[in-house]
Amino acid sequence: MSQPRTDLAPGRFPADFTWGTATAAYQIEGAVREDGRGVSIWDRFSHTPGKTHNGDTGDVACDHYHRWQGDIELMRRLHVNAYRFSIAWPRILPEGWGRVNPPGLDFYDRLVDGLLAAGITPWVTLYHWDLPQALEDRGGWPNPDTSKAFAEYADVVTRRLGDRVKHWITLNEPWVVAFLGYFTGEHAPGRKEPESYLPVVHNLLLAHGLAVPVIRENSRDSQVGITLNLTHAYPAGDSAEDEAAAKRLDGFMNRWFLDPLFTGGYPRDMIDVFGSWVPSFDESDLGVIGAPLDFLGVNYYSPSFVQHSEGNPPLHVEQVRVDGEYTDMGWLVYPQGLYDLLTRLHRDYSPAAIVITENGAAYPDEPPVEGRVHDPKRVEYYASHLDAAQRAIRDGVPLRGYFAWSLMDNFEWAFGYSKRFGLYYVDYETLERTIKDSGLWYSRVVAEGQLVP
Ligand SMILES: CO[C@H](O)c1c[n+]2c([nH]1)[C@H](O)[C@@H](O)[C@H](O)[C@H]2CO
Repeated sequence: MSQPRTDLAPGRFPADFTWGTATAAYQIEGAVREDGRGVSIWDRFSHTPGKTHNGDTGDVACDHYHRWQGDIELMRRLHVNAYRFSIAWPRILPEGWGRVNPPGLDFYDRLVDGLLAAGITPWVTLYHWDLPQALEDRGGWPNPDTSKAFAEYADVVTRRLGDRVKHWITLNEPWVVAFLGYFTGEHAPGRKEPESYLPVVHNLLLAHGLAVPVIRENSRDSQVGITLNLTHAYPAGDSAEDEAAAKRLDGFMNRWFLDPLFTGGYPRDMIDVFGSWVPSFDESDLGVIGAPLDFLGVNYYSPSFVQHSEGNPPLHVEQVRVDGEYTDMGWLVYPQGLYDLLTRLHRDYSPAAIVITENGAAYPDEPPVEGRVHDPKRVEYYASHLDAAQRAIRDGVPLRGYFAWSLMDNFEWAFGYSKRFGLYYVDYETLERTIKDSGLWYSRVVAEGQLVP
């Protein structure tokens, strides 16, 4: 059990803390038809009229595929000791399984070696939403064969990189993949099939569980985890009804994933709420899904304030917009939600370690003037959330690292290039990167290992 770190002065982080930035393949790489890369569901979705802001696509994005060496220099300027990035499954297995594409593996091999040479530890996310279209054409995540295909993909990647990459994240945010991709259709593949939501969640968690032993076999002595988007659900009022609504939202967003990963099964109360939507599956799946993990990756941006609703079956929950500051995504700035989430995870699930794999904010940054981009709100967002994270460490939470989202402005999925999260500003005409004030501030925090003014 992790002990309180009362030895840490306010604002100071452990000397061995992991400091990083995070990105994802489809959001930054571009080069979508280069070196044998196959088509992903996000290529198909973003090229479908009406699906993304302004019809934006990841065809070029930040052209990281060609600019990766310069981007490593951007990381060095931030003094980070880690970098979280994802591997594009379609670069490795263009049809999703079977035929391996050597140039795809070669790209990530060069990137990993470049990071290590720069003293930056690579943290690899195997799946950050860019499913090969060929697998979607065979049913996609509702098809349990996709879970097996993911394990094969994990095998190919970890055989090649497992000697040098020792930090692996199987999936990024299965809730987003399932709910936005197959329930609301806001994300690729854009399917609106509520009945597919829970089967997709199960197949994603099964894919994760099948991959864990494969990773451990091919990448000895590595740390393996999963990244979940988690929120902290607060009742908007003090009624018992609102308390119950918050518990149902917590079950929907958090416990439906945390319980099978850490306690051996889906939460009973939510099985009753979801009723006939709960898919049938082999009980043996739960043993696979519950494979022990070295860390839990947490993506936190904002909490949820909810109240009971007579509508919105089967959850009967509605979000309440409370007074406060909001980011350009319309997300409430509420750092206490990060503290409350971290201490709750430690109390209720006791993961061996927790890593904040994403935290950051979008604001409508102005283009650089005399080489500067002033983004005071983003500095304040990071400062207040890092303070909450440091308080959680002092109170005993085994928080081992923090990855700022994101290294640079990039393709923000259905929002296209209209939302900027980066520590570096990207001019999408010239692709020039310019460090923002938040990047300068973050580099000082990382260099000193403590919050700075
Ligand atoms: C509620 O926010 C989610 O946890 C979330 C936010 N974000 C994410 N997940 C994704 O992992 C990133 O690819 C996004 O670029 C990033 C910013 O939107």
